[in-house]
Amino acid sequence: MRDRLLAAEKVKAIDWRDNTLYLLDQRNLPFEETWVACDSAARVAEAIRSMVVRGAPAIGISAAYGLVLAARARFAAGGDWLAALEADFALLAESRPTGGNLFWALNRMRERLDRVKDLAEPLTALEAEAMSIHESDREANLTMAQLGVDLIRRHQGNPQALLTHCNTGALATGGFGTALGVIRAAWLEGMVERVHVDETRPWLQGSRLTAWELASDGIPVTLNADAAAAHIMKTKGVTWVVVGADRIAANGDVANKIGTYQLAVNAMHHGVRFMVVASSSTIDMNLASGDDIPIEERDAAELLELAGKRVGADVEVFNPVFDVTPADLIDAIVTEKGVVERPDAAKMAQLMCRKRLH
Ligand SMILES: CSC[C@H]1O[C@H](OP(=O)(O)O)[C@H](O)[C@@H]1O
Repeated sequence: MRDRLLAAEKVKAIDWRDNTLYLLDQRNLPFEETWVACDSAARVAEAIRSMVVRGAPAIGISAAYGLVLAARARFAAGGDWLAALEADFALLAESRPTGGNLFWALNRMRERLDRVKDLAEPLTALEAEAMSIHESDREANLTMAQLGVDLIRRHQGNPQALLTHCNTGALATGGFGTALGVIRAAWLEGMVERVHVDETRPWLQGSRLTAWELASDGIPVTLNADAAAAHIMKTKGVTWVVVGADRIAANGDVANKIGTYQLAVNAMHHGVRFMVVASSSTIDMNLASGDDIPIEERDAAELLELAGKRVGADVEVFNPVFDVTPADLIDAIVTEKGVVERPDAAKMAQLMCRKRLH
């Protein structure tokens, strides 16, 4: 299956070449494919904050390359470049607060920096670390796709109707996708009849990004309003809800795009299985439960406007862009280290002791 998945890789959101980070500007998709060239940590941090690039794994990978850009600039400037680099670490770390991969990637870069900082030429090693973070995410996607397909195959007859939320594909990761990687793999295995995609208000990652990715693959996709998801679970024979994650706490609680929690409640009510797909770099064992995960709130304009046109009345707005799904509503968490069914703190701790499967 791995070769078929590799052959199916098409879209990529991140391109590192000639000491520049090129990011596919996801604000303009699906109608325009434009790229933003980032030559500094500040530019990468702004690209993350403004959602040129989004998706927890893609954010982590971009931040790693942003740190490489910063180290090159600080090292070239001379003096105490390590002290100066702390400002760049901080700038990248504060670009978005919820996704765990961002902090995991910056920690990986800091650990490598500590090992190479006294070399005459430490920059090559830092670049290699960022590229390793990128490639390992791509590999994790392939492993999770295979594990997720095996899970779906074990539970129901095929073909099946699946439902997903937000975007967890090539645009959100370093490669094939997390939840969307499982969905793509299941399609390649002839196990999918249709994929229902929530439009995912207010930023429309579903209607603009996931629908575009799936249609590009020739996968039968039906777009729906977020509010229609429960009705679809009730009437359209959905067997699995398959979603990604931005941060997973030590007890298996999952922070993901706003609307995920209500999907899980409705899935439980309708007997639909609920799968979360995320690499272990999304799991933050320092957070005891989902109550400890910071939830990003974004500008009111993202709710009050559509394509720059005002669509809402002039009232107070509350715009949290993530919510937390408790572990007891989740049937399985699929990672590159393996699958945790009916997650709890003990099972998550056991998972994190495992090595990667591939
Ligand atoms: C591969 S998981 C991507 C994850 O990120 C999305 O959030 P955003 O588009 O705001 O970065 C969403 O929560 C997805 O599940």
